[in-house]
Amino acid sequence: MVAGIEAPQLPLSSENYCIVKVAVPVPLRRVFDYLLPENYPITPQPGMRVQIPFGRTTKIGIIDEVESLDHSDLDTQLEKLKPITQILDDSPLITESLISLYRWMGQYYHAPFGEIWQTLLPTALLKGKPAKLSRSSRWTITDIGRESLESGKLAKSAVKQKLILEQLIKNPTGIAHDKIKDFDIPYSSLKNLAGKKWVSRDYITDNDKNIASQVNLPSDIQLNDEQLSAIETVSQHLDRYTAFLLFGVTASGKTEVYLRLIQQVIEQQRQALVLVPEIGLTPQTLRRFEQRFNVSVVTLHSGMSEQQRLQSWLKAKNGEAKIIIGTRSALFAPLKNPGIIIIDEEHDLSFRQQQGFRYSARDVAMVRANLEKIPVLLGSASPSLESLSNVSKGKIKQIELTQKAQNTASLKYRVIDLKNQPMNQGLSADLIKSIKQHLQQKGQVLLFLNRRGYAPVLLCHQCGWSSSCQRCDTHYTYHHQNDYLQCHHCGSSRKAPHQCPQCQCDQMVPVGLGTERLTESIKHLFPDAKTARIDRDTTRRKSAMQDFVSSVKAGEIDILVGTQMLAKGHHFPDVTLVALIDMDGALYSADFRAPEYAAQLITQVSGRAGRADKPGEVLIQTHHAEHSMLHQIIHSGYGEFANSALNERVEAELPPHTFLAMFQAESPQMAHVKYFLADVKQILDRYSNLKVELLGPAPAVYVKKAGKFRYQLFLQTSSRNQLHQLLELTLGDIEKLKSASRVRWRVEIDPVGDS
Ligand SMILES: Nc1ncnc2c1ncn2[C@@H]1O[C@H](COP(=O)(O)OP(=O)(O)OP(=O)(O)O)[C@@H](O)[C@H]1O
Ligand SMILES: [Zn+2]
Repeated sequence: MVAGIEAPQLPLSSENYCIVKVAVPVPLRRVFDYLLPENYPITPQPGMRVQIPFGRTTKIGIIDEVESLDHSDLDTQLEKLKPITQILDDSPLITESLISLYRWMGQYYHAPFGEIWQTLLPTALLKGKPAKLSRSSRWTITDIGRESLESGKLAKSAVKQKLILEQLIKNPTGIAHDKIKDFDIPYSSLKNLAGKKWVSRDYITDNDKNIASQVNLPSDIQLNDEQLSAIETVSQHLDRYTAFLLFGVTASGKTEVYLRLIQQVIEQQRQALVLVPEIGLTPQTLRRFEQRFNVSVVTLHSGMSEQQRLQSWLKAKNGEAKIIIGTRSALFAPLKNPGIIIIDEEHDLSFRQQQGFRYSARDVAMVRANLEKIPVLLGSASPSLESLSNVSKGKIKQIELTQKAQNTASLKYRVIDLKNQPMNQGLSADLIKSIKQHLQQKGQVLLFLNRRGYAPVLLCHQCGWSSSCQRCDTHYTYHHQNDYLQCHHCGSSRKAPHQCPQCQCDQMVPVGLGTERLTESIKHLFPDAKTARIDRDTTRRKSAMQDFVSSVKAGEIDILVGTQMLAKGHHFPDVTLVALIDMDGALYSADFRAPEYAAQLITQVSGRAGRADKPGEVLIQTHHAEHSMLHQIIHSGYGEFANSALNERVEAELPPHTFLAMFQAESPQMAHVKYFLADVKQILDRYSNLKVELLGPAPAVYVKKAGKFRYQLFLQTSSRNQLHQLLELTLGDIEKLKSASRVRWRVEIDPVGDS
């Protein structure tokens, strides 16, 4: 259903009209003009949705601008332009500062306006659903219900009803209606009880929660001097824009600093927006926020239904939600009374959108905070070189936390040089010995391997045939448990062959090591230890990660094998040994950012050891034990590494010292891609007076993906202005290129990685 008021039938006469410029969800960097009679009952404003005829269909678009008709040319315009079908909102969906942000993003990213809106607004609104908050409700037990249960009036067979009543007694403030299913309570039993008046359902707004004390301060935490000074510094800037980098070693209590600042923001009746890399992976963080504050905390992430997201979004907009926690796109939540933006693990790649409209949530957050006149706080133990470079340029103020909050013992690192070492299923004798020792001392062990599946290749022992994805020119990964092959680039999969498709022999051998195989060897080597594996394959179920985290904390797991999912902000107090099984691939890669990513990964993974009172040890297995990055991280810390890496980027004239943009084109026909980028280059070359260097076109790192060939043309410059000028001057012509219609292409600003 679509909300709104039907536009009156337009008699195309001399009546007064205005022109409404509409952003439409199509991949074009332009808006479309429509007519609206001036006596339409709703005054059109930027940020309202409209229904419009578009080609042979109707679409929902967003008003970008409103202009009056050019009266010198009235007739042609009335003839050429179509009227808007209806306006769907009676006020703009987003605040003025977000409209300004939208305009800034259009200019900075040179992206199609419709695509930007698709990122800005919840899907439900893009589909035309009304921007209406549905009231939430809570179930509580009534006095009658309590008495009836106590006096044994409930039939013995009513097991479910008994469970409900017991749960409601355990939760004296009631259970939210949308949480009922988490308790495994069938709705029919609940309705039965309501019929008997044993339970009741009350409708509430989140404002009802903002009563009495808003904070539950933990009694066991005495902030240390560094934390106090960090809080003090930021809180002096709560009334204006300032960007901060909280560079705090792992387990230094950064989250505690966020919580205290948010407390101040809430006390000022304002809202805090917190971005985290992946909520599903860090259920603990979310719970810490919910437990600390008795105010409405809402989440925004892709694991939620469209309606749930819309509800959170609307509560942010009307000010009911005091804390909004979400992933990347939560950055665009409208805020009635913005107070602070916090980005936890700011180095994390998930803050970069890699599909559709490509933006960096970290960069856009700084612009948004500036528009809202509030501080933005970026936190990490391994900050991005971009942010550290901004610190040295004076754009970001750095605050440091140098000590762990609970454990003053420093981590003991050891690099295990694998050269010429006998290996047992990917494990050196040294590592096996250490695992034994830590298990004996009742420490938990965490083994990190960034490759899921059983083995990266399945090979025929007789003829050498290997399993590869035809669509990507890469090997299929072998997954043993369900016996299939999967391409980790395009996602395609098939049953694993038991006979070689080429020579028909039955000697298929898995080559290389993935988490599934590593887990198998660990179980074999340590049969008495309880081993668990955490990767995308074992955490598909919604609460899986939460269950793993709980079992680790409860000491039900001795050895944890996992991918980078393990690196993300977990607090496991009993982990004493962390081992990085294979760092070779991460040290050598075609991406100039590879050393930075590897250093961040080592810092984060290592940071899972020795967080509470037990000392921690970190073992790194590699064939490149002499690698300078490893030595810097181990002996001087991430900061030292970052300094020298930044110097290298200056010498190599790479970001963040310079700025990059990229044209990428793809097509099943390699020639089409090459023709198009050659044409692009020719157009860009017309402006050789601008100081922008062109590099390429060259194949992408993975030149073939999902059946398409991908090539790239890079634009490098030390002047952002000149780069934007060049794009401004040329994109119109590039869009009109004949060769452009035969490929899929995009321009990307500050591109990251290969996607
Ligand atoms: N001043 C303090 N005294 C005692 N414990 C503290 C203090 N500050 C924080 N903690 C506790 O130390 C643990 C680690 O803190 P926290 O998770 O905030 O660190 P972090 O810097 O966010 O870690 P990471 O970057 O690794 O995610 C938590 O259990 C937290 O409650
Ligand atoms: Zn593939």
